[in-house]
Amino acid sequence: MNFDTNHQLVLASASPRRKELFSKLGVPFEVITSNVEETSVQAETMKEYVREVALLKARDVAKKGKGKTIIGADTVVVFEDTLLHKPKNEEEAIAHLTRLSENVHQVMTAVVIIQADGTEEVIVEETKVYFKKLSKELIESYVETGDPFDKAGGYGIQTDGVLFVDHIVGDYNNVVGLPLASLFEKLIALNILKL
Ligand SMILES: Cc1cn([C@H]2C[C@H](O)[C@@H](COP(=O)(O)OP(=O)(O)OP(=O)(O)O)O2)c(=O)[nH]c1=O
Repeated sequence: MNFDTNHQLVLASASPRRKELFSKLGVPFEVITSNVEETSVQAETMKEYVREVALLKARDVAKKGKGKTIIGADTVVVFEDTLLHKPKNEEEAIAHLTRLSENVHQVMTAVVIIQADGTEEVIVEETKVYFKKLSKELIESYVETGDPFDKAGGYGIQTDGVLFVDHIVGDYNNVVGLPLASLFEKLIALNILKL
């Protein structure tokens, strides 16, 4: 679909998956990426952590895109109150997937909208993902494909990781990195997009 906007929209993300999802709104936008250090963020809860990281990225890009509307996001995978970051090596990827096997985890994505006047809005959306029992052989052959390394939790639900999923509760796109339906709703409510 195509919507109208009189805002200059900036997607503050290097993720090709977010770019593809955001394109579905049919409005022009540019991509400006941030180079902030996510590890510096301190927070008491996972929800607060993902919110703070998304704010950090969006605020950094807002400095480079004055007068524009900035949309930034961050996605985390939470298992038993622990963050499963993008795996740094094969061992870590195998460890993540072994923990997720036959269990439920949460994928949380925070989306930040910073308007030209500096107003900030944040959405944090959660999707529960239930994994099937994964054999050691399946985990190892998946990790060998290299797919886990740019993905929180070490799997992609939009790629071969879909084979691990029994069912989800919540928005599928939230797992991929952008809760598009909630973002759309918010952009309409803020009058940034018009029907
Ligand atoms: C769980 C899961 C995560 N992911 C991805 C979504 C995010 O892109 C990534 C989490 O890392 P993020 O730090 O949220 O995003 P990014 O580094 O890709 O991009 P940027 O910081 O520039 O916005 O993991 C999937 O693609 N599929 C999945 O099933």
